[in-house]
Amino acid sequence: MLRNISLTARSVLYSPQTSVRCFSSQSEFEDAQKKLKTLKEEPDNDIKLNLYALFKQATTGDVQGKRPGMIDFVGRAKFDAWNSLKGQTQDEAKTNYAKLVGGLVTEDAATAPEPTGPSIDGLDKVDGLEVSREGKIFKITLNRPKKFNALTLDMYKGIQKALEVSNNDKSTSITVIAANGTYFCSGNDLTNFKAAAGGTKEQVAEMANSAKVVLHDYVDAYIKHEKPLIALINGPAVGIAVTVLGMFDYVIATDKSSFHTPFAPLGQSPEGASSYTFPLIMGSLRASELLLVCKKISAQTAKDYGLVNEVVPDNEFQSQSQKAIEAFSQLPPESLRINKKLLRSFHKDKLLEVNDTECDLIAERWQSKECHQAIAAFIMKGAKK
Ligand SMILES: CCCCCC/C=C/C(=O)SCCNC(=O)CCNC(=O)[C@H](O)C(C)(C)COP(=O)(O)OP(=O)(O)OC[C@H]1O[C@@H](n2cnc3c(N)ncnc32)[C@H](O)[C@@H]1OP(=O)(O)O
Repeated sequence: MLRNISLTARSVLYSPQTSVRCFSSQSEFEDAQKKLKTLKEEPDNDIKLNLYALFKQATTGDVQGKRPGMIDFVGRAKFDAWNSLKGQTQDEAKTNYAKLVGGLVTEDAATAPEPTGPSIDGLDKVDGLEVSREGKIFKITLNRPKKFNALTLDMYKGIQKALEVSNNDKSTSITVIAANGTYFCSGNDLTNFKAAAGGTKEQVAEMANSAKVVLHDYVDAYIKHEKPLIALINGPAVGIAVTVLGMFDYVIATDKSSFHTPFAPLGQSPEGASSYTFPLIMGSLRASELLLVCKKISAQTAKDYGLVNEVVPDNEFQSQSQKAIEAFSQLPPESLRINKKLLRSFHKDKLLEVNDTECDLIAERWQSKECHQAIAAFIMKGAKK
């Protein structure tokens, strides 16, 4: 709330006989009404009351009629504020209104919170990612459309860093993850492990252990994220792009999207804390449908299972999802953080423990024959094109 507006502007509020410089006019009064709508923060109540009184004095002149009764607190306060300007001409009131709004606009610009925390510039250098601030929205966009936004090791690290930067960024109130192209994300880039395929046992173990650290820290960043985390699913989502959704606070999906976690065919195991969040969200049988027998589900089924909040027709997805995130970003930031912390606090320690367990297991799976055969088959498929 704007409380400490400039002394000049405040002086206007309490002295109806304020001497008026002849700079006010109807157009300045109208211009001030437009500027008032641009304030990033709402003025506090006593300023709003004075704006009301000046507006009425400017447009109607001295207050008429009876003072409202005791129980009509608001009506009485408005009457008294207007009455306090009795004797001020309409022109003077227009000038004082414009002066007050001018003070608010100056104050608003000066108090716009600066982004805090590390700059996002370095993050912009990560191939496959775009990181931006759009008003109060901290946006992470997967931008590797030719490879269906499959996640490289750098992208994992870049998203983790972006989540951490957003946590410390006071100029934004929500974090959004979106994607360019026809896919939301095809999951782990299976060529991440290409180097290890056919390597010695030690080389494979070394690859598995370094990948485990990347995965662990990536998922940790979601568990520890303090702002509302929103996913805009513009197309099919595979693997880890699906499993981490259990840690999002709102998910909007186009009706062209699908959700697939092919862990068994890949000789791998569930991650993203999904072995805990999915049974919690959708029940054990539905969780098994996705994570055990690896059924691909539609956007509507994902919504029925509690993984998606809204399914939107594809041709309306961009506009509707943008409208939704802009609305969310205008909610009071402190309340958003406090209420998200409450909602997630009861599971946080468990999620951290689950992430440890899942990462230990998947690191073993990456060294299994089943996994190597699956990855080799995928790479061979690409080679035959
Ligand atoms: C640090 C490690 C952390 C690991 C975390 C654990 C995460 C686990 C997972 O995410 S498991 C899931 C992994 N993802 C997949 O198994 C999907 C693999 N992709 C496919 O099966 C298919 O591409 C498809 C079904 C998604 C789409 O098939 P199709 O429509 O036939 O398209 P293409 O296969 O031709 O793909 C187009 C283009 O994109 C490349 N690509 C797609 N997905 C991936 C991928 N996951 N990894 C690498 N590359 C991918 C594909 O090779 C094609 O590229 P090209 O045109 O050949 O250059």
